[in-house]
Amino acid sequence: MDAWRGGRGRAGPRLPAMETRDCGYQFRIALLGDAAVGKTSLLRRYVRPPEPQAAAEPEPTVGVEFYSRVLQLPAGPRIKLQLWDTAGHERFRCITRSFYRSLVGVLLVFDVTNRESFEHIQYWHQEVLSTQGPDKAIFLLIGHKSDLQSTRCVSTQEAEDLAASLGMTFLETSATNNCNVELAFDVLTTAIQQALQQGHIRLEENWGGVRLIHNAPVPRPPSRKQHPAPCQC
Ligand SMILES: Nc1nc2c(ncn2[C@@H]2O[C@H](COP(=O)(O)OP(=O)(O)OP(=O)(O)O)[C@@H](O)[C@H]2O)c(=O)[nH]1
Repeated sequence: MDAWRGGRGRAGPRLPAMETRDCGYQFRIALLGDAAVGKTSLLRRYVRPPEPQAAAEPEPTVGVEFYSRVLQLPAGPRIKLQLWDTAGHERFRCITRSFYRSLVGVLLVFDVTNRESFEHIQYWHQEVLSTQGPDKAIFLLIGHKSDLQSTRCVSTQEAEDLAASLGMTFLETSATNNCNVELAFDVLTTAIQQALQQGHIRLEENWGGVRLIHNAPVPRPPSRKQHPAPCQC
């Protein structure tokens, strides 16, 4: 699926094709984490407009599913985010693993009510590092389902400590309450953009993590010479 801001498809009426061509960069970002931590729900909440009726329960992801959205950073270029929703289930691991190499951003997602999913975060982090090598992707740790306070079993402090030890930022999100969903993607995109500006991440020809999207030439307004004003005399 390819959803844009406003939840329309590529040719949808809310985002004319011109806007895509205005983008400066494309960043490839994936959500990784155990099965059922809420990756699909978080991503759908980000790329789709709020639905009037309760959204259907997501099916477990099979392999990898694709979404996208265009983001305008304040005082920065327009960025097309190519968003990959990966299956958390072990049986899809060899499929999902083959995508890690071409990522520039990763949301490592655990469920705050599922201790095991938190304990597996280092495994997911290592999975990407062992494929890419260090310093290639920017990570953000996400404690998801923050609306379920009464059943949570991972504290904010523990998660912040883990994030600090892995050199990343931590945020809590909820797809149900739409809490910090926009913020999570803004924080990750801004960090990638800064790393790019500072030269910590580089554009590479054979790497899909970051792509430059050339701007379309802007049509010039007709000049006065070509269209003189009508004679007033
Ligand atoms: N309370 C609550 N439940 C959520 C939230 N996000 C997702 N869920 C529920 O968690 C369950 C799993 O959600 P998914 O989005 O399918 O999880 P996933 O990580 O994509 O799962 P896989 O595709 O199997 O890897 C579903 O029943 C969702 O409705 C949230 O923010 N709060």
